[in-house]
Amino acid sequence: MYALEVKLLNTTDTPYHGYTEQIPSMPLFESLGIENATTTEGVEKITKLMWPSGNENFSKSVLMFSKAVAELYQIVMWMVAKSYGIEEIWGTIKGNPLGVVPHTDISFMTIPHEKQVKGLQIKTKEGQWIEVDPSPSSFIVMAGDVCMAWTNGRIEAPYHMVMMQGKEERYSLGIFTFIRGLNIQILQKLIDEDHPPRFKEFDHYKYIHYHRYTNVGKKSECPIIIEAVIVQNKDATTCLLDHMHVSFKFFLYSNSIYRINTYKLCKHLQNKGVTTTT
Ligand SMILES: O=C(O)CCC(=O)C(=O)O
Ligand SMILES: [Fe+2]
Repeated sequence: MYALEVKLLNTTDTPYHGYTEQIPSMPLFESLGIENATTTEGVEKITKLMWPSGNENFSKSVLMFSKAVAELYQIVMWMVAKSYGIEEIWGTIKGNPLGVVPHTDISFMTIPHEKQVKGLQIKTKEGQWIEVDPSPSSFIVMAGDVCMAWTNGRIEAPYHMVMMQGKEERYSLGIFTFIRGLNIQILQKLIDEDHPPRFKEFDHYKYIHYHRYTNVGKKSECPIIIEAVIVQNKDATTCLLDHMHVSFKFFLYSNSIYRINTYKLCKHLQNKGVTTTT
């Protein structure tokens, strides 16, 4: 095995997942871990440590092996589920390539980021759907419903959706910002004779509940209510940033036959009296 100095460089946040040195009670043992071993990045991290100029052969073999064994793991998990009579929670979702239905975000702003597998599409003002090309070095910044209300509709929240094109799993992530502890009011500067107020004052978090838990909110594509008049005269801009809360989300889109159908699993658990968060 490689020199200790090199192995020690394989650090991870999780104990035992990186390099574990010999310990007096087990002097025969030492281990070198690869986190995220079914991904190219995970494997490359360790390859680069040991061979700074790369070692394609090693990376390829490790990746092939870990993917094959991970498949075996999924088959075993499926067998376990079947033996407990919960196999209905596994299975493909066939036929529909739609990953996320067209919607605007209920955030103030969203910064999504997709990696390798594309799928995000954004609707232009002209009504055309354009596909976003994933890039490791650029970000898309999208206004959410709340930014639209704050700017009296000047900055529009764009419709977007996710369409899956192939069989590959798609991972994406996003930062969503929300305003807590301050009602959203239209910027006074953006109200005049030509631009009468289009949104009433509202609380962002109540708006999220409205979106999630009311039938109107759930069915609406963009549930911001356009009608009422601003009541107060105060300009809330200055403190908006102080009230900004950031939420981070990871997404997985997968159609693997060994994938757990979490919707069915939650229903199954709810029937058994387990409280779930949906
Ligand atoms: O997965 C993506 O790229 C976007 C997801 C999305 O639009 C959302 O969660 O609001
Ligand atoms: Fe979205």
